[in-house]
Amino acid sequence: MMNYSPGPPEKETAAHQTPAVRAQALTVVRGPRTALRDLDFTVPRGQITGLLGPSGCGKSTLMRAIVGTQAKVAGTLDVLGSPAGHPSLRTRIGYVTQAPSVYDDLTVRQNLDYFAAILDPGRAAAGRRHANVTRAIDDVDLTTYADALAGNLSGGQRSRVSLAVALLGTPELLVLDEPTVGLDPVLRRDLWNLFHDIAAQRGATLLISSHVMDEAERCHRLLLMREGEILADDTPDALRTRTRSDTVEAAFLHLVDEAIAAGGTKEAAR
Ligand SMILES: Nc1ncnc2c1ncn2[C@@H]1O[C@H](COP(=O)(O)OP(=O)(O)OP(=O)(O)O)[C@@H](O)[C@H]1O
Repeated sequence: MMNYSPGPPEKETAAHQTPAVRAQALTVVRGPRTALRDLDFTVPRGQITGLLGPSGCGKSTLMRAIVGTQAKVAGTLDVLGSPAGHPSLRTRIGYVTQAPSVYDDLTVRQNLDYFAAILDPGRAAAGRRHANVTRAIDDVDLTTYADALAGNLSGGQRSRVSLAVALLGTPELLVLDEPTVGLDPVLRRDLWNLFHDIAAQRGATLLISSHVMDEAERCHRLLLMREGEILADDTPDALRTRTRSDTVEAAFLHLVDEAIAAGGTKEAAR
């Protein structure tokens, strides 16, 4: 059971006084396992925070908790000033899962039209919907595929349709679960440029998971995870300096070794 903070969702005036995400003693149990153990962290607004760690360390579980789709969440988890899962957050968060959620028998534009109609219904909004759909398709560089059936696209192109859906409502917080998996280096670079544009131009907060450590260098901040715990919460520069490492990957390995030597991951982060 979640210990929700008391009181109503934040007022607009308080919007930038709170972090995008604030977790205290956050614990999630999945089946027989404790997938997240007693996490304390904040995600600052307007920046890209990378969530990195090996397969199975709990990245997707943490993202699911933040967007409010994860059961058995204990502790405190506030998102944009409201308890995670609060109905007022639905239109303020964009979430892209690892499995692209697109309709194969619709074109790219029809997929976006469908979700746009849910987000912004009514005949009066038709012009705005059309403009938002065209912009979102352009954002993910799929304009030349707008009339192609989603079922005929490559895996990477389908992932970008999902991302375009998440961009439709101009969300304040974008939660992207491994958005660059399976993409070629050029597309990966283009998508990271897009993520930086979204943060800089719209002031949006992005939480992006990856298990590819070279992507860590592209983030403003990092949450490094291992076995359901947070090993480090810092900037890439500070992590490299603190561990006297050349890369974030080397810093991560250094912290893992420290954690093993100390008999637990929490000690290493201090
Ligand atoms: N549906 C589920 N039921 C029970 N346990 C699960 C379920 N999904 C994941 N888990 C467990 O929760 C833990 C965290 O999994 P999670 O998917 O969050 O990791 P991840 O870091 O996102 O991994 P990956 O990078 O491979 O996607 C793992 O031990 C996993 O086995």
